[in-house]
Formats: sequence, structure tokens, C-alpha cells
Amino acid sequence: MRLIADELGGERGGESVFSGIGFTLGVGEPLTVTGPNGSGKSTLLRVVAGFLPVAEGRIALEGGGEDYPTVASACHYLGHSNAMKTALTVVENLAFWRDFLGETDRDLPVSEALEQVGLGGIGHLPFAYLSTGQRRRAAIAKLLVAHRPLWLLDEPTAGLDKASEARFAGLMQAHCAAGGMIVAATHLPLGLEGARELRMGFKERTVIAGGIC
Ligand SMILES: Nc1ncnc2c1ncn2[C@@H]1O[C@H](COP(=O)(O)OP(=O)(O)OP(=O)(O)O)[C@@H](O)[C@H]1O
Repeated sequence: MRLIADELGGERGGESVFSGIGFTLGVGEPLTVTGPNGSGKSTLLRVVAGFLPVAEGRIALEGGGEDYPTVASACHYLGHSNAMKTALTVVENLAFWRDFLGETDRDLPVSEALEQVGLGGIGHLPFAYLSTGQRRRAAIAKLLVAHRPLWLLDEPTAGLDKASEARFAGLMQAHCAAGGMIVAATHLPLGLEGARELRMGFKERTVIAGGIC
């Protein structure tokens, strides 16, 4: 399976935000997207996910087979918002997402996913009761309860403490080791060993080996 961006361009409000983006991501590979505020990192992730139209060029998933015929069908998108209902408990939110996304044979049970993000024991609480970092960890658990090979992550560690950052780095490494792919926009090192870096907002935009990790 390969994710291919070819001369990809994205717009916001009818104005070009970026153009000429090119990269190929193979199984097990992480890519970090870096650059100053407003350089288009979030826009790029939303174009890849299919939430915004491709303004020019193309984004495609090759080799996804019947299970993953499109990028959208293959990806989890974790944006700035956690996409959880505040009135539902943490367990109810995760069960909703598992049911909505459809079960696969690689999903973790909700209780195990909560253990993996250090939230074991508080799954019964309404999402509204959780702290900022706990909310982010619950949103990360969503990645585990419904398997998708491609994780699109927008500043995924915002609000996490050091221990949670390290735990999430382990989850990302495990995802890649199992053949997953990650595209993560970030201002912070993510602990993703061997990640290439796509630098946005610079005149010479390049993908460089062994970037921010
Ligand atoms: N809905 C919108 N309409 C018009 N312009 C927008 C819209 N959303 C974002 N933009 C503009 O698009 C540009 C890229 O924004 P984007 O959020 O992709 O940047 P970013 O690199 O993710 O920034 P940050 O590091 O601050 O998160 C910015 O100039 C922003 O003002």
C-alpha cells in the first residue's frame, strides 16, 4: 500500500495555500509535516483526508485492495477537535466510533484501548468531566478501537503531559511496525524514529530524511 501526493495543491477561501507537494509513503512509514503557523499543515491533512477538495495535482492510495479503495476509507483523521460527545461517557463515545467506523479483526476492545492510553478506570465518566489531556488521550484511543492503516494527525500531542507523549510515541511506533502509515502535522518532536519531514511554508519545500522526531 502506498500513499502518493503528486504536485498536490490546496486552497482556503479560494486562495492557494500550498502547491507542488510531492511525497510517497509506504507501509510502516511516518511523515511529519512542519512549518510556521498558517503555512498550510492543517489544510494539507484535510485535503489528504478528503475534507477539502484537491485544488491541483492528486492524492491517491495505491494497493489498498477491496478493504481500502480510497484514502478516505483507509484513514483516521485526528484534528484539533476531539470529535467526542460531551454528554456521553468515554466508553460510549468509543463504542459509537467503533460501530460507526465498522469493526475489523485488528481492533482493540474499548477497555484495552483505554488502558493503552492510560485511561483505564475512568471510562464510565462523561467526556465533559475529563481534563484537556485526558480528552486528547480518549481521542487517541479512537485510533485503536477501529483499525485504519493511515493515521492523519494534526498536532496530536497538544495538551499531553510528558508521560502521555511517550506513551503515544510508543503507540505510533507500534502502528508503523505493524505496517501502518502516519502523516502528522506538528510543532513538537513526536518521538517518531526515522520519520521523514515535509517542511511547509519555505521557498524550497522538500521532504528530508530523518526529520523531526
Ligand atoms: N476557512 C478558511 N477560509 C479562508 N482561509 C482559511 C480558512 N482556514 C484556514 N485559512 C487560512 O489558510 C492558511 C493555512 O492555514 P492552516 O490552518 O492550514 O495552517 P497551519 O500550518 O496548520 O497553521 P498552525 O501551525 O497555526 O496550525 C492560513 O493563512 C489560514 O488563515
